[in-house]
Amino acid sequence: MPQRAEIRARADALRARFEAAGAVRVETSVLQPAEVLLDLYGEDIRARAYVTSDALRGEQMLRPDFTVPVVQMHMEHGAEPARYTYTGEVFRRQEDDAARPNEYTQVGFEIFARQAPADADAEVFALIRDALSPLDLRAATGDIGILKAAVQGLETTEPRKRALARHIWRPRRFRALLERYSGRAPVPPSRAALLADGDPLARAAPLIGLRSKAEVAARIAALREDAAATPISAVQVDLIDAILDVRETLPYALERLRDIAVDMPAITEAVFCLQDRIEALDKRGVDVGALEFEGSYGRTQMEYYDGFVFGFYAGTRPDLPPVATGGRYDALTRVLGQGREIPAVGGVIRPGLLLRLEDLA
Ligand SMILES: N[C@@H](Cc1c[nH]c[nH+]1)C(=O)O
Repeated sequence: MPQRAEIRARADALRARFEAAGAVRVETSVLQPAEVLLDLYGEDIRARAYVTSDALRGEQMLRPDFTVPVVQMHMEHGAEPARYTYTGEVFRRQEDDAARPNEYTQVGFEIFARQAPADADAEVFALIRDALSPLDLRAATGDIGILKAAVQGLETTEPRKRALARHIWRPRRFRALLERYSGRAPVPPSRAALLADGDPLARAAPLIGLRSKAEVAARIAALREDAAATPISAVQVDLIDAILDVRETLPYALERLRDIAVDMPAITEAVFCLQDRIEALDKRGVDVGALEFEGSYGRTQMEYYDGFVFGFYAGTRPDLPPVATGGRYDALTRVLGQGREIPAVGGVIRPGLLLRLEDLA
């Protein structure tokens, strides 16, 4: 196992590479306000963050990543366009695998720019790829923007679209909802009984929970409305599946997605973005003909991603976490921007893992 000093030295060297690409060094506090920020990461990180309380500042967490605090800092007082780099420890509780560290160093690079998003995607990817060579890592890419557009384009009610969009990051729940909304899976018996009862509140037990009677009634009304909705058609479910099943090198994936877009025009714009990104990657010397694209890639990562997503993996050690990951998070800047927003993309490298793999090589 590499020593801390060694990891720090490598982190500094990687950060210097990002500085050479025009990034400004930034620092963020280790303790971050959990109440405001934790939701932005999604359920996986929510379950894994170390949260503690402070009498004056409320709930605090050990930073689970840098992107959210860096976005917050940029939206408060950053000039445009901007590029940042940082290094330091992040903290994530491990529950299943004791071999995985709960504290590790990241070195990151983030670009905030209104112009040429495809080129910014390609620049981040190429910079990280170069920093990882000569290790022979497998790169995976995907595009959450295509999935989001596909869900948005479904012919169904807004609440159903919202529920599916929220569960893009929980593949099993997403699947179950899709089955239910398309009528392929039956309504659960308890739900059916509730809906069959003309006035379930009249016979309900005394209210002892946190919800008021009005809230419970509103929820029942929403469930009734949902039960009356027209099922999502089998054709549309098949199209979603076709997107999730894409697993090809980039040019073939693009071709496949273009075909799907003929029947699902809602993804057309997102597919054009992919095409622009492929061209930008090619211009930066990335061998796009060999680069994999997976329709469902990124669904177990940070929930703030809404476009390009990527990761680099040790092909011979699938048990190890990715050595680098990143993606585009335009909407996150809106959430933290108090009325302002700016397209943004970035990624991180784990220098500790990089050193470990170099030792093994
Ligand atoms: N912050 C992300 C990586 C990232 C940086 N920028 C964009 N994505 C992580 O820790 O996984």
